Amino acid sequence: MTSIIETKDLTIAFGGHVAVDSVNFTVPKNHFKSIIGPNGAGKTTFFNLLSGQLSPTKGQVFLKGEEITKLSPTVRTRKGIGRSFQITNVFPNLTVLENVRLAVQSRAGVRYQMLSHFKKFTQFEDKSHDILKLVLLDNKSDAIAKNLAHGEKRKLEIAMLLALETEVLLLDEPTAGMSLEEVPTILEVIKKIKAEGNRTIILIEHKMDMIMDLSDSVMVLFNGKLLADGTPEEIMNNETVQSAYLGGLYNDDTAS
Ligand SMILES: Nc1ncnc2c1ncn2[C@@H]1O[C@H](COP(=O)(O)OP(=O)(O)OP(=O)(O)O)[C@@H](O)[C@H]1O
Repeated sequence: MTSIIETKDLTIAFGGHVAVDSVNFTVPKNHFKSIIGPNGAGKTTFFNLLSGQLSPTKGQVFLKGEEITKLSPTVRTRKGIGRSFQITNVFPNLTVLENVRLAVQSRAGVRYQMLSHFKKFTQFEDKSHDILKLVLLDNKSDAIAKNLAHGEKRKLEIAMLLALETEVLLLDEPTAGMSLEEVPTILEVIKKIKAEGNRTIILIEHKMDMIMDLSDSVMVLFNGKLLADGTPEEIMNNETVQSAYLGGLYNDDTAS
């Protein structure tokens, strides 16, 4: 199986603290991998190393066999690694549709000519509507972004990430801070993206039931180290994971 994303001996230390410790990780194309681990295990730091927000102390990152360890986040996005960020990338006073359309335009490299290219503009709008349908936000296309409910904002973030058309999607706890009622709809959105079958998805998530159902494989980080990597069933039945981690996970979940 050819990998789309791979790390070798990936390590980062902050002062004396090794937050990600010699992680070897391989994800095949169009695979759905979840990353779990207790608070402080190094999950977000690992994502920052994949997306280029941080440079490793040691080790390498590869995308489709090409080493990308030293490339900037922007270049990595262009090459195919998309990372969702919390609402910071959204223009709060523009509508949902306008925000997604700007992301679509930015991907197409056309920022300033929209009025003189009416046909292109409608293509961008059509594409934006398709994306908004996929994330179940089409009914809010005319809403001002800042007025959205928390769960809707997370959907808008995902929409803007999809607009970048990257092969790899890094989703960092998309259900964080959501009310219990909002979680199933985000879950449905992620299932729909997975069902399209043309993306590799790597998801950090605390909600065990959610990831077990969705994931092709699950990787467990513990104190920065890769503790286990396997199918959801293997991870559930792994005694080391159970004793070292699972109890703590449920505590995390109820705490957040
Ligand atoms: N920029 C930084 N400088 C110093 N220490 C950092 C930095 N970023 C992360 N850390 C430390 O690295 C460790 C791993 O943090 P990280 O946020 O990656 O964990 P996590 O598994 O994502 O946790 P959570 O589930 O709480 O989000 C923590 O001890 C954290 O304090």
